[in-house]
Amino acid sequence: MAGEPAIQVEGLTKAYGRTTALREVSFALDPGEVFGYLGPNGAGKTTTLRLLMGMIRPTSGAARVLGMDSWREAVAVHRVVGYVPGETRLYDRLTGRQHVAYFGHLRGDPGEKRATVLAGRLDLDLDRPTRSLSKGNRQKLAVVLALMSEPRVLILDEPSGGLDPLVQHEFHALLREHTTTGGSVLFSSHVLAEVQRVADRIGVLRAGRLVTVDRVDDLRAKSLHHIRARFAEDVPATTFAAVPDVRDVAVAGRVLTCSAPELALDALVKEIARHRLLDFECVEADLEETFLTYYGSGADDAA
Ligand SMILES: Nc1ncnc2c1ncn2[C@@H]1O[C@H](COP(=O)(O)OP(=O)(O)OP(=O)(O)O)[C@@H](O)[C@H]1O
Repeated sequence: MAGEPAIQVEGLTKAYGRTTALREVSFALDPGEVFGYLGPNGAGKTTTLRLLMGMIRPTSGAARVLGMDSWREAVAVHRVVGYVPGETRLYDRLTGRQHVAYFGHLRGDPGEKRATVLAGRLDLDLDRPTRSLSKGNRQKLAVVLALMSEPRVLILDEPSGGLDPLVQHEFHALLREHTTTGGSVLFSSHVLAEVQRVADRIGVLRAGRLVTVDRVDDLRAKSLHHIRARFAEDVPATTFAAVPDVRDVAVAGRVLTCSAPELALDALVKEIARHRLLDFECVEADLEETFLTYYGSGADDAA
């Protein structure tokens, strides 16, 4: 079992009639890793997760969980995976606790004690009928049902949409606890800010293709900074524009504005320090902007 990827996707391709939702996607998750699967609507995230759950059959390529083929060994895969689908399917007339009992029974593992602890941490009342729950509370119940049997792998489709920030924080803490005991998490999102908080690596999907896989730390090194410097003297824009990786250089009056990734800051600040400075500001852009700068919005991609 040692060294076996928790999840492995190889050349995974899925066509729905004439629409190719996923093309030749490959990546692997190590045990203990949180992998954020990021992409705009329609990029193919849900398709990938459903292939991993063996709910649909790949056109070509393979999806594996703990070495088991998701399509051919779907039943065994379901035993080791906690899955939160994009659309939560619950029984309106049952309470949360009845869902817990039902799913516990199906899995042959009551899990009620753990479910009660999870619900407490997420601030979910398990005794209310599901039909009276808000979208966020239904989502919490889906999370409780996925985590209560302590599965080794979690596959989560946009799991925290609808959760308020405090609950999101607790939810991320639960994911972290899951990985410290060797569990793995694959979760999809179209919101980078959320993924960066909890993921070790991020894979970006665009129009069915995996365009990049990056460690969150490496992405931070590329993170854009917006700089504004006011000088006591005239300065030539060209000297700043010549610093490698510095972009959007403009000098208006005696004020320089430009953007630079973290790794270019040292050279840029040394160039700025050659002139008499009155005021200086350096603000880190959010990763969303960094992402769009390096990978584009993908809106113009042909499928
Ligand atoms: N059952 C289906 N039949 C035909 N086309 C489908 C089907 N399911 C998905 N698609 C198409 O496949 C593409 C990928 O869809 P998918 O739901 O995997 O994307 P997504 O990244 O999860 O998007 P979202 O964030 O909106 O859920 C889309 O163009 C979608 O219209």
